[in-house]
Amino acid sequence: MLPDAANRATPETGAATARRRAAYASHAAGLFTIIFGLTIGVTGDSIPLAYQYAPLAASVVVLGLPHGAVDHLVLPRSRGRPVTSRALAAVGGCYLAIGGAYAALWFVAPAVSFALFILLTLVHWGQGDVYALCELTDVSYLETPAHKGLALVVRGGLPMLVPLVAFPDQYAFVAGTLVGLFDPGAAAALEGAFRPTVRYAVAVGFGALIAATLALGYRRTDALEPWLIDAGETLGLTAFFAAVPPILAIGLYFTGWHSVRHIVRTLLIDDAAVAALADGDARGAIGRFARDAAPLTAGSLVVFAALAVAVPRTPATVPDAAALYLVGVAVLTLPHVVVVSLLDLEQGLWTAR
Ligand SMILES: CC1=C(/C=C/C(C)=C/C=C/C(C)=C/C=O)C(C)(C)CCC1
Ligand SMILES: [Fe+2]
Repeated sequence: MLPDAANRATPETGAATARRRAAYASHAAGLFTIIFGLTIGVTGDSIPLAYQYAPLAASVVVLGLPHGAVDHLVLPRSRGRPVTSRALAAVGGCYLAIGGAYAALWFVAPAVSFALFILLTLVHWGQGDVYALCELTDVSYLETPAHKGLALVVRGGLPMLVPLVAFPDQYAFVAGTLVGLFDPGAAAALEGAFRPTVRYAVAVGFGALIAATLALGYRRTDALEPWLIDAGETLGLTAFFAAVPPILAIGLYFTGWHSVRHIVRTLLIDDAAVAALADGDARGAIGRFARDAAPLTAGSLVVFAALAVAVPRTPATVPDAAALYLVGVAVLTLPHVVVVSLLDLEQGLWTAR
């Protein structure tokens, strides 16, 4: 990128315009998600459970599932290479082998698989926000891999740990529905995580980590505004996950936060979408994404159908259907994380700058 002085002297390039607009859209979507969630969430328990599942259900076609359905395109695009059948086969093979192995693990050890799912989500949602902080918010202080690692744990920990502290019963309920698809007795193995002592320890430890990470960023930043955005997002998400019932909160966050940011990222490595964004043609850019994502969004429905047939207990209620969806998402997320991590490396996100 151009140094600041040169930036002012020359007119903004099309790519820079596209990036600025994409960053604006992702921040606006994030802010909307938090405000919307807090507004309807504080009415809390009065929202019927089936409705709380609505954003998660919508994520099958809106933003959520589609955000990963362009995984076969992102690596060649980020390298400026054509999408060859070899590249497609590599991503397909990765999904089959890694996703297949994890799917098998759910049948053998569902409680372990659930714990892994929480850890996997923490890492993945955290890595997504490290990208956003570095490339969309333009923070200057995430220079070392260690500092980025701290940011990853904070940002990924917010959706996975705050609900554990604030809503242990709903957390345990959802855990029980996922594990229960395979073995109703196995959920007992997770009970320890919901004990008050564990939750207090998580609250104190994670709270201290958030405070320390924000303080370190404040000390190292050379401009106040990006740090204020980081701190505002961090505290906003803390309030969001502490106050909004978690099934609703996770559904809103998955679509309006994580997926929007990742979709924006995929647009910025697609030359035609960048040109459309630079022209102010957001509709054209989004249309391209929708076309790219449609085939494999539909394809992933096969995974859910196969799971529905294979699980020992056929899901019959809304929570059970959602549990089946989440297990499918878990299985698809492991290879998705491999692709996104390779994209991180390709874009030099984790190298010290
Ligand atoms: C729904 C829900 C939970 C778990 C959700 C998870 C783990 C979602 C992961 C989604 C992913 C990985 C999407 C892909 O990017 C918790 C935390 C148990 C709390 C109760 C509600
Ligand atoms: Fe993702």
